[in-house]
Amino acid sequence: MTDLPGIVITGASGRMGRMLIQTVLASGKARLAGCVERPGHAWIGRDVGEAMGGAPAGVSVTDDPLAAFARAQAVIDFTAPAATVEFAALAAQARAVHVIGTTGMEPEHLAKIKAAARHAVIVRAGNMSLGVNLLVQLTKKVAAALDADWDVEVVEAHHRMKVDAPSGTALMLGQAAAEGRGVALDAVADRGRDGITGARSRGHIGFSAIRGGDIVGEHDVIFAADGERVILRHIATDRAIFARGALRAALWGQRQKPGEYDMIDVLGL
Ligand SMILES: NC(=O)C1=CN([C@@H]2O[C@H](COP(=O)(O)OP(=O)(O)OC[C@H]3O[C@@H](n4cnc5c(N)ncnc54)[C@H](OP(=O)(O)O)[C@@H]3O)[C@@H](O)[C@H]2O)C=CC1
Ligand SMILES: O=C(O)C1=N[C@H](C(=O)O)C[C@H](O)C1
Repeated sequence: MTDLPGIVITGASGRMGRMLIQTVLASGKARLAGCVERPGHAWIGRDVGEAMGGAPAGVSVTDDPLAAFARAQAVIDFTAPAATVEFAALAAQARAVHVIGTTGMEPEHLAKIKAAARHAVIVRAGNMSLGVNLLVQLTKKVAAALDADWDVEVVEAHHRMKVDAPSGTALMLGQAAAEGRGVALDAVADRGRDGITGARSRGHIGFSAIRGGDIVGEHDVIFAADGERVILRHIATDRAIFARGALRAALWGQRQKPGEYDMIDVLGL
């Protein structure tokens, strides 16, 4: 046992779960305090390092999140909306910082997370990378500088296993464009065009999603006017960027008061 903050990883066997475990183990800034999977999962009771096919990590995978959270200072959670809502209540009970990367949240999930943030620090972002959060700020600035003669389209591409669309990042970028323009995203979002859609509505923000292969995550914000286009782009080639951001958020959260924060707060952008 060291004085380093203890971190629990939920969804340990997932694409991000594995990346987060490797990132925490290699960081020298935190210790792996627990790994959670759902009851009945093949990894329950196994050493997580061995379950991942490597050396023992000295941490067994558990299906008891509250017991794991109670022994830790932070929980990093990239799972699914229903699970994340449950983890938010348990992390608040354990007074652990909850870093949420899960996307695909509906308003009822967000309301429960907001309630949990009355008692604990929650850092939530649809994308934890430095590059995307910089792109969010750039998008807001460009949208504020250009009027509605410039049509805004957000195009995203992800791997074939992704279950939600538009991506959390695309929604962050759309929200930034809407804020730059001083409009509510819900009032202007065009999600999923198909068939005889009619001409594009002036001032609307469109979303398109590509799914295929092993694409880690690619996002374009297109500002299209008559005769010219401005395109802001981020390409992720390695999930380590999300894991590094999440660990940074978990450490930053140790010094904050209860409330809901995002990566713009963590990075000071
Ligand atoms: N904010 C960011 O920077 C990023 C966010 N993401 C988001 O993170 C989430 C996960 O992505 P990814 O790792 O690719 O997905 P995976 O499907 O690979 O992993 C999800 C993991 O969560 C587990 N899980 C789901 N429900 C529960 C539960 N009730 N209890 C315990 N574990 C549970 C799954 O287990 P099981 O297989 O048994 O269902 C699985 O191990 C997605 O919402 C994705 O969009 C991804 C990358 C970056
Ligand atoms: O599911 C993914 O993989 C990713 N999800 C996040 C999103 O929905 O934007 C972040 C990243 O693009 C990868």
